[in-house]
Amino acid sequence: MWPPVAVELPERHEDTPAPGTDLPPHYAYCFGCGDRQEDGLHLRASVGEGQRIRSRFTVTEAHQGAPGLAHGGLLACAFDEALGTTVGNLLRRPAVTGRLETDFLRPVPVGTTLVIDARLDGVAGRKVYVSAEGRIDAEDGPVAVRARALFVLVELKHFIDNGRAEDLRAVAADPSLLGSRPVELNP
Ligand SMILES: CCCCCCCCCC(=O)SCCNC(=O)CCNC(=O)[C@H](O)C(C)(C)COP(=O)(O)OP(=O)(O)OC[C@H]1O[C@@H](n2cnc3c(N)ncnc32)[C@H](O)[C@@H]1OP(=O)(O)O
Repeated sequence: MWPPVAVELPERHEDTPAPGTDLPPHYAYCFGCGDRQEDGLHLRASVGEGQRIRSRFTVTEAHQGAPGLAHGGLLACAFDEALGTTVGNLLRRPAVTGRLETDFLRPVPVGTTLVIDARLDGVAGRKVYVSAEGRIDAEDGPVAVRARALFVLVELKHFIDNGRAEDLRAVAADPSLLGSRPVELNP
């Protein structure tokens, strides 16, 4: 059963941009979406209809597991990012991945662009349930990967208490490193 518990499905936050709007990276050095993370995945997300966010991820030679094929763990990372972006942008509250499960249905060759459609499935207290499908090269392409995740809502303190001090200082000095943030920061 998914979600595994009774949930509420909140409206998307009133500050969520209109459908079709491209979303900036949420952190410039994020491995999933950061534009200053040379070796990262460079996912690009945009707002979908209702409780949906669409992300795109192009598999490069740096992402191989077997010759010419994407590494499964790396695809899981892409889905972590796509699902987390969905939680962050639709609820606009900080959250972290508690559990992530993936089904790999087809191999994903280098050069493929995965079109990842993620949706918010519901909220139960601090638990947020999200799921996604990744299709090969087009929004109606064959499904290659499915994922479901539980995110847990946290306070900003989670990041301040656990993050490395020099990285927190860098963000405090240049808040533009946080391009899309679920709450306003006052460092
Ligand atoms: C715009 C922004 C875009 C952002 C995109 C980001 C994408 C990337 C996201 C990530 O990769 S985040 C990094 C990876 N995740 C972590 O580092 C989280 C590490 N884990 C923790 O810090 C804590 O375990 C956690 C905050 C998740 C939970 O600890 P807490 O002490 O705050 O809460 P608690 O353990 O009481 O759990 C809260 C609820 O969640 C449930 N829960 C937590 N982990 C679970 C789990 N693994 N499976 C099932 N349920 C789980 C737990 O049972 C409980 O349910 P109930 O409310 O019903 O009691």
